[in-house]
Amino acid sequence: MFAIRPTSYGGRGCFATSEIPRGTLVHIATTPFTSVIFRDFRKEVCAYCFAYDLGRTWKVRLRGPETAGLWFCGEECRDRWVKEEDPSRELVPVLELIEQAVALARRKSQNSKVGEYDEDFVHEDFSFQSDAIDSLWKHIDGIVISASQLANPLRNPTLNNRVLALEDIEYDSARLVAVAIVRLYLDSHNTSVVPWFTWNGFCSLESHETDLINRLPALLESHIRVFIFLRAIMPNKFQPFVTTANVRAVLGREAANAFGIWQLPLSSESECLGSSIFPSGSYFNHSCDPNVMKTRIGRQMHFTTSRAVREDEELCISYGMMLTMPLQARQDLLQEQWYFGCRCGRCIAELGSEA
Ligand SMILES: C[S@@+](CC[C@H](N)C(=O)[O-])C[C@H]1O[C@@H](n2cnc3c(N)ncnc32)[C@H](O)[C@@H]1O
Repeated sequence: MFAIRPTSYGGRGCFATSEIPRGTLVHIATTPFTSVIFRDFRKEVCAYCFAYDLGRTWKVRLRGPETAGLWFCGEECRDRWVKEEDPSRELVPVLELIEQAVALARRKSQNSKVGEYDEDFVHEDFSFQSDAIDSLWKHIDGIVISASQLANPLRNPTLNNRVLALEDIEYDSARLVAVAIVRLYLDSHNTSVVPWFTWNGFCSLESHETDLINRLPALLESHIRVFIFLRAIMPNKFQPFVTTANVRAVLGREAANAFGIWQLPLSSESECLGSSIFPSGSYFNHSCDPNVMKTRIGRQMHFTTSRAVREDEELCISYGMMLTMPLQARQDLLQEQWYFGCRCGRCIAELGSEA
């Protein structure tokens, strides 16, 4: 129904290959390549269908001793998660290790601040051009370190507590990256569970690492902590994939391509419960006059035409709730949160009429 082709203004986009009537479901992104429920909400959001019932804690956990920081709204969702997300049982042990690390760090840090990190990686002269960010990561590559040098922090938390003690938001990033690394490992063994996914395809999505770090410079140190944490706790077979390049690839692409997991029904009061990346849904560009509506149905993203579309017309969604705002407010919001100056037809026309 559509093909991915270059646009004249913003990388690739999705173009109708024939006329498409209004109300047509043009794409379903079925399985997130990676997702995370934010720590504050993890007991209240079903890990499979993302159901949230105004703060009610879900009761269903995984069978067996490893609960992996996952809660489910019912047994059916639990069983579907296991079958669809982790058929090879590689993911649960990794998520469980993260939860063990959190628990250890919390116990050890009762008398000190969680997330305290005494090494000052970021020199005040850093200008945060992308080459400065590259060279800092290269430095980290040089000093860090095989997993064995980190002396197994789960067995030796006194020695390595600072490696385990992260902020909640960093544990969320660690889970997001860990899922991606397990997927990458499975992909390299030809057992991928994500349709449309190849690591190269994922890496061809845009990254906004430099923009993100410039907006929130402390995130650079944070990303480095996430990398060291994963280097320290992930089992040996995954270690070849726990590289600075891969961690940066995931976190940079999250900044450009993530779909927030919003409380439904969507309103201006909805909470953002988590973050997900659907590579197959990431080729839709933004328009302030969109012709496609994205809707989350459980854990899937559905893309449906909101009006009739001509052959060769670009299919665009709206990235956020800004369509009723004036031109400058929309431009500012898209620049601040999505890091691009919008060049959709509506903005170009309104810019032209202002000139
Ligand atoms: C989720 S990606 C969409 C796919 C992307 N065009 C690609 O080739 O990978 C979002 C990025 O596409 C570009 N983009 C999307 N909508 C745009 C718009 N209305 N104006 C300018 N650039 C846009 C921006 O670079 C943005 O960071």
